Amino acid sequence: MPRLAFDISFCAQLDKLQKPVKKGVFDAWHKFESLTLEQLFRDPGLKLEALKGAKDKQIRTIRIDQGTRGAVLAPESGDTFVLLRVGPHDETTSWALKQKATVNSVTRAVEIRDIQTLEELTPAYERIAPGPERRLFAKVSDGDMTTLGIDGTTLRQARVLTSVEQLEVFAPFFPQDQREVLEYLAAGFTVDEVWRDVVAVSLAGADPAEPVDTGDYAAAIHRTPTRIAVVTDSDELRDILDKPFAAWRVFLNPSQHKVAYRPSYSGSAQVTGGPGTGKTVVALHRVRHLLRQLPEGERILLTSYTNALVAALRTGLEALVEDESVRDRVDIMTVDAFAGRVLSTDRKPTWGAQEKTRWRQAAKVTGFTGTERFLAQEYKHVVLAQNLRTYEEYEACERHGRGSALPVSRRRVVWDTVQEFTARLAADGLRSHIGTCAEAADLLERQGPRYRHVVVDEAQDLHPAQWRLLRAAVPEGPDDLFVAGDPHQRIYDSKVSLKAVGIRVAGRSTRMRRNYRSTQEILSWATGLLVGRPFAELADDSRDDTLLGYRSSLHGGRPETHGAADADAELDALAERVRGWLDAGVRPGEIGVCARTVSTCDRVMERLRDADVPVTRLKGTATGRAGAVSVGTMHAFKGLEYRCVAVVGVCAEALPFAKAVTPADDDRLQHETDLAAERCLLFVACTRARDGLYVSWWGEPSRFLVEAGV
Ligand SMILES: Nc1ncnc2c1ncn2[C@@H]1O[C@H](COP(=O)(O)OP(=O)(O)OP(=O)(O)O)[C@@H](O)[C@H]1O
Repeated sequence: MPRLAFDISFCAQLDKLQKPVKKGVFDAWHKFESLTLEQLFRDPGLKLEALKGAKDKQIRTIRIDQGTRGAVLAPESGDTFVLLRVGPHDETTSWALKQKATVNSVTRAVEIRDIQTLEELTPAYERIAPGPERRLFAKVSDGDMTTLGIDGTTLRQARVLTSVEQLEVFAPFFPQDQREVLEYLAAGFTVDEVWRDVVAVSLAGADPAEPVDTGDYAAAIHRTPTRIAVVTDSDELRDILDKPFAAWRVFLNPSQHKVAYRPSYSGSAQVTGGPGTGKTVVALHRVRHLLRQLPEGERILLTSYTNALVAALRTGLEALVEDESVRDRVDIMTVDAFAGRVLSTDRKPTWGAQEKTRWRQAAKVTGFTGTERFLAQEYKHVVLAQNLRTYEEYEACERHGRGSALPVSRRRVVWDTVQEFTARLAADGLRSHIGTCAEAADLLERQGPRYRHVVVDEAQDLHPAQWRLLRAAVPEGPDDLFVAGDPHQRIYDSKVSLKAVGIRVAGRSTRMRRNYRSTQEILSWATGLLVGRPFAELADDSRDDTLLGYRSSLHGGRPETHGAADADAELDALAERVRGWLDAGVRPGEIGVCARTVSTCDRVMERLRDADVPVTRLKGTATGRAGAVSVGTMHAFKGLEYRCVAVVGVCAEALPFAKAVTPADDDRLQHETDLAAERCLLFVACTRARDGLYVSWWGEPSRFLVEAGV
């Protein structure tokens, strides 16, 4: 029976397709399910046409609706067809004419390449290339290339390249598996590493020695599960068309799949990677996997840092695990909420300004003469971080990471002030966030664990007391903790390594390198903000993490920057930019505008409202509304994503935000940590953008932009 399968590049178009086009795709799929091969080729509505002048006669087009065509792989053998992409008639036809399908002789997967563009590009680059020894892949032998699945045509084309930048030009046209191999080699990975991390993963257990029939497309299509979805059920297809997230349950890339669906880890496991590498998606799939084997009566905790992230995890899990009774076995909440639940306390959490006043009051009682900021940091980064219980412990402790001198003679008064502060909080029915976690950890350490597995997303910002709580929440053993995070996105001032809190992930740690969210242009620009700065690993802070090999295969325009003369002019330009996106067909809900401060967000809301742009404020658990542009602080944007993002108010005095940075004279180390967090904040904000990024300021630009050479 004929069948229409779906290529991942079609799925990537899904959230931009209009309803009638989606309906056309559904109807076409239905025809493939119900007609014979002969009827299909004759069907006047479908017009499964061969194209005159096509580079590959297996690539045809079908009619989707009036004016819209689909490019289809119609293999000469077998009866499974693949919808590659849809679009306006002429555009799709001219794309289809240039493509060629082949079966990779090593991975056995179907690959599509833009052979015409590659053939046009290659001679031009060959003419300007230096001698063979100075080219990009000079150190990799032809034999090794063949072992990794690079075929003769790609080899000739790859051999002309002299730089990673040139590879980026060719990359979108290369066959997919081969492109990935070349990108890893170009990023400095050895042939053995590429075999292990890329090719062997795609082989998914198949024997590489087994001969491959590169003419057998029917078999190859089924061996390309990470790029081609064979959908047999109309409800499943409706799901994919209606909820683009559903597409990602069909296609995890091999390295994501390997991490998420590994039957079991012998202990805690970790996945790291730059923004948009799919860490959250992998964490959600891991929960799905763990649910399938969860013993009766046991539960899973899925947790993250903020309420908005927890709301996003909840929605993600709903899309992935349909059965509500199964989902109910997962508690999804912030670590702070979990701590509150463990203590089942009525005490209310305190907030920044309130704590400041309370530190001042406590200091008055004890006669401490330093600043409230010093006290708050000493409590958080020394007393709670090291879990110090007595003055003797505090007196003897090493104040790791603190850059302010504190003679032993002054420790007594600091300790007494901390005691005064905590006693007064308790007496007034209040609690500090991290203090609650420390108390809850103590309680759980006495009472015993509550979960079979704990899965943590955005792990980079958790404090040691929060880790102690999570550690105590689950018994040590196989699959106890699964941790996803990125040290480059640390935007709160907790700096902790998993090793230091007794969570060992050595040998069970994977770094993701492919970004699925942003275009390469956005990624390179944003990564430039961090270049040359060390970032301690999540697992072990004596080693540095790296963005080596971090890349995207999506392409688009370069980010736009705009410096205005004053604040009003900056907002006018923003309104114009947002209007431009809307006029170009971007839906309001696909646009996010963020700023460092709440007051700038307020002004943005007002200005966009004046321009008749529907707006909604991101706060607490709200992650936006379909019909309105989301406006929020950079902190609120953590973990979210939008098709187009404007980051505004990136001015010298707003970023770094003076109030958030400890003066170097008070504490040199804390000053550096705070500055790094402010820089990461800008990086996090910019990497929320998928297709379009706009960054603006008024007056002097932020030093972070200047240092990145913007
Ligand atoms: N294999 C894949 N194919 C296509 N898209 C994917 C794939 N994996 C993830 N994505 C998409 O990429 C985007 C980023 O994924 P996700 O939010 O999980 O990344 P992340 O690493 O957690 O990002 P961040 O650290 O920036 O919050 C999402 O839109 C997700 O649906």
